[in-house]
Amino acid sequence: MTVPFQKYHGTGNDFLIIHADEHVPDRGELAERECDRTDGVGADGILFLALEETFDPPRVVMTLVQPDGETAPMCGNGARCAAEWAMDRTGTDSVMIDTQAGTLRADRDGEDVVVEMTDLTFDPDAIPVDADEPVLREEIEGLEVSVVNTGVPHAVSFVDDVDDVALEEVAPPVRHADVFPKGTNVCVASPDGSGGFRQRTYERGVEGETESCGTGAVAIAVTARRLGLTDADPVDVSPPGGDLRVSFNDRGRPTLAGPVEHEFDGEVAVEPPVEP
Ligand SMILES: N[C@@H](CCC[C@H](N)C(=O)O)C(=O)O
Repeated sequence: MTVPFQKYHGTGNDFLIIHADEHVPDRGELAERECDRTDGVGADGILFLALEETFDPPRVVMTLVQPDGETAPMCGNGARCAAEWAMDRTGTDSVMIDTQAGTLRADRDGEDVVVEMTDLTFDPDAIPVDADEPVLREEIEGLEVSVVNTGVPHAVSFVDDVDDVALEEVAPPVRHADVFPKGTNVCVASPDGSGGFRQRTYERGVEGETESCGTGAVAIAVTARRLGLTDADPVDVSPPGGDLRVSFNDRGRPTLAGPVEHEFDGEVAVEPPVEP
C-alpha cells in the first residue's frame, strides 16, 4: 500500500510531509529509505504532522524523523514548512506548532513564514556539552567553536570565508566529539560585510551538509551577538539555499523568517496493516 506525502522546502532544507494519522508502521525505516537522494524521493527528513483544527489559531504537532531514522526535537526550517502546510489547509495566517523542544508561534508575513523559536541556552548541561562553563571560542577537534542550543545543539565557528572550509572533512570529528553526549550540528559562518553572515551547516542526522538550517542560522546570530561580532537586528543569515532573517522580539526570543515553497506531492510505499 502507499501513503500520500507533500514535499516542501524552506531555503533548500527539504522535507516530505506526511499526516500523522497515516498508517506508517516504521517511521525510521521510511525516513532512511525515502530521504535517500539516489534511491528514494530525496529529502533532509520527514515531518509527521498532526493538525488540530478546532483551536484558534490551529495547532500542529510536529515530529521530525531524520535520514538516519532518528527523531530530532526541533527544526527551524521544518517548523516553517509545517506552518505553511497547516496554513494552506486551514486558510489561516497563524498557527501554533508543538515540538519536543516547546511550542512555537508561526505567522505568515508576505512571502515569508516567521517562527518564534524556543528559548536558547549556552548552559553546558542543557546543550548538552561536557564543560564546566559556557563554551565560547574553544578548540574542539581542531575547530574553534562556540556551543549553543537553539532547540538542538550547534557548534558554531566564525571563519573569514565559509567557501574556504572543507566542511565534510572538518565537521564530522566535531559532530561526533566525546564532549557532546548527544552529538551536535556544526555551523561555519563568515561576515557578509553588512552585519549579517553567510552560513554553511553540517547536520546531525543528515550526516552531511544541507542547503539551509534554521536552528543553525539562529545559533550563528545569537552567538555573533554574544561575542560582539554584530549588533544588527535583524541579523541576515544566508545559507547556500537562500536568505533567512533572525530578529529578537519583545519577549527576548529569536524569530526566524524566510520563504517556504510547496514543491510537489506524491506517494510512498509502506507495509500494509497485519490482518487479525
Ligand atoms: N534542519 C534543521 C535542524 C534539524 C535537526 C538537526 N539535524 C539535529 O539533529 O539536531 C533546522 O532547520 O533547524
